[in-house]
Amino acid sequence: MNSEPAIRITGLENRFGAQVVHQGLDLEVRRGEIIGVVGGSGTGKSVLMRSIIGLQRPSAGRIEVLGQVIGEPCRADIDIRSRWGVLFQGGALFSTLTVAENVEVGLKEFYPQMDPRLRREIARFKVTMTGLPDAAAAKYPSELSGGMKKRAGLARALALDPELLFLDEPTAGLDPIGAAAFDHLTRELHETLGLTVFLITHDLDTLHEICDRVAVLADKQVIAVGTIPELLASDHPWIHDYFDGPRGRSALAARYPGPVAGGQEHF
Ligand SMILES: Nc1ncnc2c1ncn2[C@@H]1O[C@H](COP(=O)(O)OP(=O)(O)OP(=O)(O)O)[C@@H](O)[C@H]1O
Repeated sequence: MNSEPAIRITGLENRFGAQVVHQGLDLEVRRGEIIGVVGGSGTGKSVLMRSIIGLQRPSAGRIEVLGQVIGEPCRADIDIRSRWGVLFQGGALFSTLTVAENVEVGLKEFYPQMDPRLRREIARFKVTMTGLPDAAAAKYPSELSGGMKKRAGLARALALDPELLFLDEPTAGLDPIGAAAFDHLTRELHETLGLTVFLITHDLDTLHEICDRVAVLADKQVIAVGTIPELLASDHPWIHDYFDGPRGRSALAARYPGPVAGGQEHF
């Protein structure tokens, strides 16, 4: 197994005019892990993701993804962009295309010579992989529920058999049952496809249920990375309030019923 990290970020800086969003940000994402990225609103989680996938040009720092330095000419035969899939907030589906056609967009871009019948077949397969009924492939985004749109966006993200999956707040706007089902799907796909998953979320249940480690953004940097028990030991005020506040405690209680180690009053 390749022990090189899937993503290595060093000294990242992002600024918009006078506003400094990231400064001296370092992060390593291990191959095969699901890493959750949390932080208060506006701390730069989406900007971080956009920097990693090359949509946001940082003002300083270095980002390496699967061995390729982002922003430098591609060294490999395969375009790095075809090795990751992205589910943007809200799905970002093309409204004038059906679900299947949305999934086909990436296939058309990277494999223009592909037989259209094969492309259609692959798109339908990706749609069913995300738990959508066959009939959903022919529907337009406006005909889908919020949960179905997320799955359609996920199908599109999986179109090119990526090694790395970026999910920006995938359970936002879903009811608790829909959110739990989406978490389950993410974990299942991660296991069966051997994906590395970079997951931005505010959802404490998602963090507890499926993330191997969590990275915390605050003060323009990643201030901590670790398992939730490791983060619970932190005395940083934001981390403490987030994981040990009332909502954090109820997510913890749902996962570990009974007294929590460490002698703290959790319930
Ligand atoms: N293109 C842009 N131009 C100017 N400012 C931007 C741009 N993109 C993001 N920002 C600013 O950068 C900061 C971080 O934004 P970002 O969307 O990454 O936050 P976030 O942590 O993902 O927030 P949330 O949890 O609310 O989604 C915000 O203050 C935002 O206004």
